[in-house]
Amino acid sequence: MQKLRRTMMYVPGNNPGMLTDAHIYGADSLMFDLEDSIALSEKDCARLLVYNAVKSMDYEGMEIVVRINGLDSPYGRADIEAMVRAGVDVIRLPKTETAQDVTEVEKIIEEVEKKIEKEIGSTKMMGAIESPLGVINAVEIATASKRLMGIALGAEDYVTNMKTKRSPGGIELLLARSQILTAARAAGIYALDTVYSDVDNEEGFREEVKLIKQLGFDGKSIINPRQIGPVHEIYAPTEKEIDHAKKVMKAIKEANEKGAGVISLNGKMIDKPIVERAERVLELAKMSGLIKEGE
Ligand SMILES: CC(C)(COP(=O)(O)OP(=O)(O)OC[C@H]1O[C@@H](n2cnc3c(N)ncnc32)[C@H](O)[C@@H]1OP(=O)(O)O)[C@@H](O)C(=O)NCCC(=O)NCCSC(=O)C[C@@](O)(CC(=O)O)C(=O)O
Ligand SMILES: [Mg+2]
Repeated sequence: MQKLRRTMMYVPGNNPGMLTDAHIYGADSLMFDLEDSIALSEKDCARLLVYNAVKSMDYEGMEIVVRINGLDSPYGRADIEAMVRAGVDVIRLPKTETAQDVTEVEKIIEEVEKKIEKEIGSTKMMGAIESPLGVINAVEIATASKRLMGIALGAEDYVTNMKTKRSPGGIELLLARSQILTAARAAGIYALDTVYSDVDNEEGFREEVKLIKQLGFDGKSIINPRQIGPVHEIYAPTEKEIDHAKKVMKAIKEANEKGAGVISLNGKMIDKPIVERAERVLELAKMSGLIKEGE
């Protein structure tokens, strides 16, 4: 498994207080926002602030994502130029609807990488899908560029576009979540779920995290440090899952030594996909610091 991306925390780009200590909360990635959390009058200030924060702050190796304004806005191109120069890890494109949206941004990223002699391809991309057209085009978006490390659902805009609203169980998001997840898996990239806006409702948040984990998402865009703990806790394999995974690995190793590829463990069939799931549980447990290497 590559990097953990259970939590990608939005930080408004025009808030110096939040920018300076965002990394202390322990999210897997920080996402500085230049788009919808920034008023029009603050767009240039946010860009300059984030540029300087990324250039000068020590975020202790934490992955830095920046959500730029779209190229259909007067700010998009300047955002890309500044963020590539600043050296961000990932540029997140909002409201992505087509493969062309991705390739147009990629072209500008590449121009700037060439101009500053930065390794071509070193700036990764992410596409947030927030509309019906984007959901329908999820596969073409997910496969539009080698730079894409993931795609994400932006449900606040999506439900507005669908003329509905968010509900506790999220039935209105089932198609979008399934499409985005399936497209990301088909493309071999990360799938991140949408933000949960009711910051004080921890119980509702936990229910949503359990649902999206069960669906198969790698993690969630979040908007507040209080949301980090519940996600990391729910995504951490339980002792029982770790113990079972270890038993599966031991049993299949013994079976393979006897030339068998499928066995039963406590009456349940164990073969390749189940072994792969056990390996992923142990990998996640290791990356979450729950077990040591080789345990
Ligand atoms: C919601 C609230 C105002 C609550 O503030 P509160 O002050 O009540 O929070 P408290 O918990 O009391 O703060 C305790 C301490 O944490 C600090 N602290 C709080 N939040 C922090 C943070 N994010 N980063 C670092 N630090 C933080 C705070 O400064 C304080 O520090 P200190 O004073 O030193 O103790 C605040 O969280 C916040 O602004 N969140 C970000 C909102 C945002 O970015 N929205 C845009 C992205 S979504 C979107 O656009 C929709 C989307 O596009 C999504 C998609 O596409 O993905 C779609 O369509 O769905
Ligand atoms: Mg949005």
